[in-house]
Amino acid sequence: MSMGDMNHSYPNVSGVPVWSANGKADSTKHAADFLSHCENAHENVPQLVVKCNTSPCRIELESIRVSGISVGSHPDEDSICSDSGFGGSPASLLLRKLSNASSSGLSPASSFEEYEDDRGFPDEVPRGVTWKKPGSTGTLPPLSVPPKKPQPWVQVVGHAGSFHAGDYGMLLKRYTEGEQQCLQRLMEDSLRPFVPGYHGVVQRAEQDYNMMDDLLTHFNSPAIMDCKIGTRTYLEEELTKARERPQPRQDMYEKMVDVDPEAPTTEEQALQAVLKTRYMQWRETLSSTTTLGFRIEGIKKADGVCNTNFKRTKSREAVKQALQDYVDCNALIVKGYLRRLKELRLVLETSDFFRTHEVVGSSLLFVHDSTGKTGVWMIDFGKTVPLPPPLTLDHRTPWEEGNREDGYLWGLDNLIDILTDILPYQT
Ligand SMILES: Nc1ncnc2c1ncn2[C@@H]1O[C@H](COP(=O)(O)OP(=O)(O)OP(=O)(O)O)[C@@H](O)[C@H]1O
Ligand SMILES: O=P(O)(O)O[C@@H]1[C@H](O)[C@H](O)[C@@H](OP(=O)(O)O)[C@H](OP(=O)(O)O)[C@H]1O
Repeated sequence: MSMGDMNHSYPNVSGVPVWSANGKADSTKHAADFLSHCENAHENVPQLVVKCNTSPCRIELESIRVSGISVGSHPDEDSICSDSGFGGSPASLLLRKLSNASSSGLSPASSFEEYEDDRGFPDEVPRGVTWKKPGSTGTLPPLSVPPKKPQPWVQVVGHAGSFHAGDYGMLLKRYTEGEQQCLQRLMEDSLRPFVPGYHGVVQRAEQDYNMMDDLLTHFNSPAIMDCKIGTRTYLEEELTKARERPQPRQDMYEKMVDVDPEAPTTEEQALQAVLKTRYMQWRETLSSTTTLGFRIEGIKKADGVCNTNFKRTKSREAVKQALQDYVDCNALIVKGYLRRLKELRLVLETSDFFRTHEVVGSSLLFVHDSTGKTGVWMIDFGKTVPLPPPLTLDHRTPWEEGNREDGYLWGLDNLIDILTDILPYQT
């Protein structure tokens, strides 16, 4: 599927549970997984209804009542760094624009391909589920996959209220077109194994969401760390806008004063507000963003203890200390992370997507658990923008306004260096 084929407001969704307009099941692991859960519930098996008499084609799930899984019951705003409730089953979602879905952009288990997948995700369609499409009905053949035990989703940092923890390994993030475009492109790029699988846009209570893999699904009581990568956390276009139409922000002034009452200038004090770019630059220099090209945003340890107080964690030594604490002196974990980060670096250095995008405000999400399983993925493409051709970035050249460089690879180099440094101290 070429990017040109994509309809921007109703994207050519890939990876969603797809029963295509011709009635042929394009089985996906998620459809199979989701429906095997429903089946296991032994109650009111939902009906997949494919509606193809309208354009775009859509799938709805009817008769939703699944034992042991609350549907649509969790609050809209999951508190940061806390376990989310369950609910919000994809069953309650309207999956949009399925008529053109192609397998080319399907999200495979790629995000997890280093692990043995206990779900199997065979190329089968679910058992006992009746599907209907106007003009035809049929019963899909059996599925022999055991249901996956749900794991609570945890948000470490980021905007409150932007996420819904879906069931069946899905996570919904408030829709932005820019992020959707990136996730779609990433599904076609060599970086695909390093980003959450993307499954298109879904609507819930009249709000659109980008649906992606919940990266915590395959871990038990995971420890999680969010590191924002790059030397710059605002886009060049934000800088231009701030100059053309300055919009001082009181909330950012207050956040600034909370950390350092001396930080605002006299003018800002008089205004009781700061520009966003000024706030972002202040955050960058207060933390290790400017000096190391990445900063720790938040850490949630396996015991549930969460720390998002890293605004002043700046020196290499302080960062090293925080990383050491995060890995609990476990050499196996450090080695796992280092292996993955080095692989990521190799892929980044040749990725078409990466070369042609300014990647700002994006994070690496680190996850490990007591079994020694580790994973690192790139997340948050809300401020990742395509460059005007033929401009490309090497992501290591220092930023000067106009060159669009973001320092991503330089930050990754430093992160790898520091983790390598702590290795001899682990047991
Ligand atoms: N695919 C995912 N799987 C599991 N957890 C995720 C995933 N995506 C995001 N998270 C969780 O949500 C948090 C915030 O994610 P993200 O950075 O995308 O949000 P945001 O609101 O855009 O952040 P920002 O404030 O930097 O703009 C992450 O730290 C992580 O805990
Ligand atoms: O971490 P802090 O100190 O709370 O600051 C926030 C953080 O820098 C976010 O990355 C940013 O969102 P974006 O990356 O999406 O710009 C947000 O801007 P916002 O308030 O305009 O959303 C800031 O308030």
